[in-house]
Amino acid sequence: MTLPLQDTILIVDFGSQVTQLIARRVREAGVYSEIAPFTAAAEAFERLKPKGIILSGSPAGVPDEGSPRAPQALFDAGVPILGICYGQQVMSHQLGGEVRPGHETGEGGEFGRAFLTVTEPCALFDGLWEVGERHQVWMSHGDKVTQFAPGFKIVAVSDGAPFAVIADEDRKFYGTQFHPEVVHTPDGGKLIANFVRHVCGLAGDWTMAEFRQVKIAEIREQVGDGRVICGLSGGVDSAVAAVLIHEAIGDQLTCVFVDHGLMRLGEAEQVVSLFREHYGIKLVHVNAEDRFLGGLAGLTDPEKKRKFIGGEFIAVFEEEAAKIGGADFLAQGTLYPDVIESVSFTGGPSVTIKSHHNVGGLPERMNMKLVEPLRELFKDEVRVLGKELGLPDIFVGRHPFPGPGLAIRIPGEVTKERCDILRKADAIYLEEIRSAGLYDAIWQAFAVLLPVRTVGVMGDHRTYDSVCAVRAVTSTDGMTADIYPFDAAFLSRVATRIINEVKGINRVVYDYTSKPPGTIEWE
Ligand SMILES: Nc1ncnc2c1ncn2[C@@H]1O[C@H](COP(=O)(O)OP(=O)(O)OP(=O)(O)O)[C@@H](O)[C@H]1O
Ligand SMILES: O=c1[nH]c(=O)c2[nH+]cn([C@@H]3O[C@H](COP(=O)(O)O)[C@@H](O)[C@H]3O)c2[nH]1
Ligand SMILES: NC(=O)CC[C@H](N)C(=O)O
Ligand SMILES: [Mg+2]
Repeated sequence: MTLPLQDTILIVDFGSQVTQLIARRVREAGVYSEIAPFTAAAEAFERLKPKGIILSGSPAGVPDEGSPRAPQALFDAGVPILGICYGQQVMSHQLGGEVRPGHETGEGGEFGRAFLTVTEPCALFDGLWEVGERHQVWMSHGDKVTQFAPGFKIVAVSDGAPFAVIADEDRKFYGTQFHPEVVHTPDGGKLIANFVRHVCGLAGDWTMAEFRQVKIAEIREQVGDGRVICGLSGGVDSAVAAVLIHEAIGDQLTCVFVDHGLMRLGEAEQVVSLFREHYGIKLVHVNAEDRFLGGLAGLTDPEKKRKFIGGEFIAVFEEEAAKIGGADFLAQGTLYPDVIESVSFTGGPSVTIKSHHNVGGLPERMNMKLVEPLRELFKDEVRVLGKELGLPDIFVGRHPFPGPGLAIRIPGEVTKERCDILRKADAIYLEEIRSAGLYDAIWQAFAVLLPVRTVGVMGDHRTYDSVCAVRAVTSTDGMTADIYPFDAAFLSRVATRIINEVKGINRVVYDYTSKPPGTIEWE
């Protein structure tokens, strides 16, 4: 059960890829929302008593047999409704209009960027779009509404969709053929804000503080008096999840920090002291350097290294759970992009580029249920929640760091000696980035130690040492990335310091590869 909230929007999910983005835009407008699959929408409506309803898109087609419908009660409740794409189509169909499949109209669909023209004023457009203006939107549909339902009128048209936006101002029902929730509809967020605030009359004063309270109530409800273990890496996601869960269930939570010897300089101490001393969270610090480095000896293939590390993580978690008498739940800092990505990881049509470490194999092996309070959030929202929970900036703003740690930044064989060299170079690089005030402008920055030695001359002596590559990228979700354009003076300062201060490195290069074609990590 969630806390009763006065001002809620119900989002009815018909299976769109981007339903969570609708929720995100509603949150950005300062309004709380809950997503319910269409099959559970009637029950959610009763429970939440929402002030507005948004119907999502869908891979299904309204004319297809057995395709989803919204519960009729939603249309009879006197609550404003915004139907997006399939949502528009299904609303039109259920209220007496007509939707025809693309193959029947013979006009094909619209996929991607489109332009619409505003033909009539509409409450959705207030303060934003004027009659006669053209605006960019993002479309993704094959079917289209060919006859709107009684009471509606057309308020915007596009070349491929004469019903680009329809409105019934009396009932406050609106339908858009385009997707306002995606960033490629530049004014989309404002349109959604207009709907939830202006049309539904909500104040827009919802905050992460309330999200925190709702999640705490949910965690208590789910966990009861069970025991939870949480892998704590010091990364933002698991740190925020751990602090939130601890607030909910206190000592029923045990965190396990696996120090695999592949952490950055001083990182292990920092993580352990923050969580033990400042939060009083039960934390098991497993010093597993020997077993990880032992197992990595002789391994050079990137996937073999990753698989070994993933397996070893699971083994450590199993051992630690057994030591505390077993655990009923495994907590993870899974975010929404992880949820989407894992769809293609498991059985989807896409190829595996690399096996990202996660502890997903664990729950089945150990018969545990998952606690994932951040599942619907995006990274920047997790950072806001972290601040709300009082986590210090050094954790909240931290660049992502991969589970396999330095092992995937040392192409070839990983040894303690090479880890130590890399740790020093990486610390200098990040120190320079911080003192130049660039840390927050960069998504992720790190050094890589190459298995290549080159000749140099230092103090009239010949050197024959390793090459270090430095990398920095900007990104919003890690799925695509661009290089950070440092100025030359900055890079030469970094190169000079690393070569002068780190024994074992005599050459520094800058990685100028975007993603794609590169990946962010080197392995
Ligand atoms: N050294 C570690 N010890 C314990 N658990 C770990 C460790 N490294 C990773 N994990 C677990 O694997 C999960 C996935 O790691 P991931 O790097 O995606 O998230 P994160 O470390 O919490 O945040 P960030 O993405 O900011 O680094 C973590 O949430 C954590 O539960
Ligand atoms: O928890 C993680 N376990 C992993 O195995 C892993 N591999 C890559 N990454 C991080 O994911 C983002 C995208 O990385 P790539 O472009 O290298 O695939 C970047 O932020 C990477 O640092 C990982 N995170
Ligand atoms: N994105 C959507 O909601 C698409 C709806 C429907 N499948 C169509 O092609 O028109
Ligand atoms: Mg991490």
